[in-house]
Amino acid sequence: MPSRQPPLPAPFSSAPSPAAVLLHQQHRHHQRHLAVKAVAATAIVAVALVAALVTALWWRRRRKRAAAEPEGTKGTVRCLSYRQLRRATAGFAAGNKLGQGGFGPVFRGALPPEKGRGGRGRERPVAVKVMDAAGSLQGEREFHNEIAVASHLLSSGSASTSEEALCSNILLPFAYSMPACGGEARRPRRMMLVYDLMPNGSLQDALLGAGSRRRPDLVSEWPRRLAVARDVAAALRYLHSVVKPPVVHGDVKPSNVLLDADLKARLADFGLARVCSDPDPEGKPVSGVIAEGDGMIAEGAYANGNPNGGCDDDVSVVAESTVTTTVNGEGNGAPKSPEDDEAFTSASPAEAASTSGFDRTSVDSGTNSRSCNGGSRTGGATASGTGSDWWWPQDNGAPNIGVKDYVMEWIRSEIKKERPKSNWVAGTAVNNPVAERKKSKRRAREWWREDYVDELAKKQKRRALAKSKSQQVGLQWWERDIDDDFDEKGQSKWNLVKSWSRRSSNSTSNCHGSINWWVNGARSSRDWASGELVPKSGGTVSSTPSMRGTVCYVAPEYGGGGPLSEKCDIYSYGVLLLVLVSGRRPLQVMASPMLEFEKASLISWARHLARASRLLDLVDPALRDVNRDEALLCITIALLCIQRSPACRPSSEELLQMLSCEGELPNLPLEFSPSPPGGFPFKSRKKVRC
Ligand SMILES: Nc1ncnc2c1ncn2[C@@H]1O[C@H](COP(=O)(O)OP(=O)(O)OP(=O)(O)O)[C@@H](O)[C@H]1O
Repeated sequence: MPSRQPPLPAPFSSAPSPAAVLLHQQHRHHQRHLAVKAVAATAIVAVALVAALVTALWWRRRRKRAAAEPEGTKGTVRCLSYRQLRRATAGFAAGNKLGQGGFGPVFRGALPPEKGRGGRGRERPVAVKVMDAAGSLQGEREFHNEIAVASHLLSSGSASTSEEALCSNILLPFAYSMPACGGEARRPRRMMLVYDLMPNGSLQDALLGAGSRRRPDLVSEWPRRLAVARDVAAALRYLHSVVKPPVVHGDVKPSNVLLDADLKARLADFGLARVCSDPDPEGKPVSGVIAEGDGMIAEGAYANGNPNGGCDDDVSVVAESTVTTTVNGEGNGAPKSPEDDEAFTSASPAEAASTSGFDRTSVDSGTNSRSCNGGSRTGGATASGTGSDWWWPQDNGAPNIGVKDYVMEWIRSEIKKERPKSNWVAGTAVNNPVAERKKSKRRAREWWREDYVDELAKKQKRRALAKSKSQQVGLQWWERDIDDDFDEKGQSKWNLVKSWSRRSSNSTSNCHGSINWWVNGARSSRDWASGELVPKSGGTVSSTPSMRGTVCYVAPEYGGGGPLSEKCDIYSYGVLLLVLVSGRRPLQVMASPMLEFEKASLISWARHLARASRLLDLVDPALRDVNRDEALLCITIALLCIQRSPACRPSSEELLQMLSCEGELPNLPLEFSPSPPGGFPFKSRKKVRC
């Protein structure tokens, strides 16, 4: 059978149908359209990416530039994460601890070089201050305040090159860390401030510290100390006169002066600083009234000395409502100094007026009318007399002799009471009670008692009151002195000090614990809110600041509840200058409080020496080749600064001018003038040879 062939497929037609062509064209058109769209989208995305990249690069560069900006130029304080700082300080290693402040430890560290420099940049040595703010409201406030003030200072950097140079005497935090930084909101509330590392530590340690912390060149070389004095004055001048609005530091003291590698001093720690309000455009004084109970505050005095209308609490984070005054552990330790006790201090004209019925307003207006700063020593002398006894005749109707005898008796009884029953001050045993009694009688006739017996009489009532109170609550003798020195306003603040001291002494094995603490310089401070004793590093003495500065350095008017002004900084600077010249703490008893008591308070001792024309006795014996003129100049300036009346204190500009030996030698303030006038070593108004 023949096989059947399958039928051949029909051949394709060569001409596509019109419908197929149309379909094909539509398809191609659609594809082209899609391609165009894709290209456009890609271009847009690419442009966006490039733009984002450029923006990111620009932002990064800007941030880097801001970080690298020197202090005093425009910029802000950076925020760093906890992790960054932990890495920088090797996990806050104990070996990196630089010191201990009132609110936490300070660690040495190094921040890695800035990226973008090819890794060739060097590490930045830093000091990280860890604010242990948990539970410490004051610490937290100071933390925020310091950042706010630093930002203000950084953003108001001056345009002038020479002005910027002055700012190099200020040390501001260039970065901070808090829970919000680096998204670490769940971490405990660690707050840190980051500063450039100052290799020579604080002036307190370098001059008065122990062991390796001491800087032998600073201890023995006068020019170094003078340079430090000038540096701090330059810092104050910058804060008070260059920055607009001005800034009051509020806590000038040696532990807040840090020394760089060249021993150049930089004023640091702006936790208590305030930004001042603008000055009165017409420069008018607020009033001529002197507030009673405010120490020596004369509001009208601002016409002379303080052109600014006080400080703006709104700008500062510091809250006035929580004002407390705490003990300074800065070596001076701090219970009330004999100096601060008016029984031991010289009475300024207005003080004397206040205690003797003399009209305070008229005294102060007299002060204003004469030249306060280095003005004539004869001005006002007719009213007040000279020397230590000038105020006796003003005591209206007081039975001087009787009062004097009474007070002498009282002093003797106090001395008897204070005489230690055991060897409570290291190395001083009371061997012979009869000899001791004779000694104390002799001492009772000494100048510092003679000078102030009347003042003591005026206060005797208050003392008796304080004494009975203290017997009730078991206060130490020096705590009663604290009571005496403060008016009702101030007294409430000192209650904190007392309560601390009581708790502190309770925690020691004997009742003299707190006295030893004072004599030796405080070795611990307390976190006021947490009530914890904070051990100090290496046995060095730190300080516990309060919302009103540090005991011995704080201006009397501010410590007593008055306003903070530039003149408060000037007062503190005066104390710092005395410390620099004398190489000792403002409150320090060398051997026994009974033997060296009149020297215990540096300020009181300086005032006495001024009246006795023996200013050079103040100069630190450890200093070699002291320039006498310069030393006298410094002491005189210090005495000008610590005048009771803020208006009479020099401005920071004048300070710098005097310290740079420009212009005429300043005269001693009237209240410290020796008797008879002319006994002061400066015989003529010649220029200092620096
Ligand atoms: N930038 C720094 N460089 C080097 N050391 C520093 C620096 N900042 C602080 N220190 C050291 O840390 C110590 C403690 O400083 P901090 O400012 O916390 O406390 P203080 O000034 O002693 O006391 P307070 O401020 O509580 O009154 C200082 O005495 C100093 O030795």
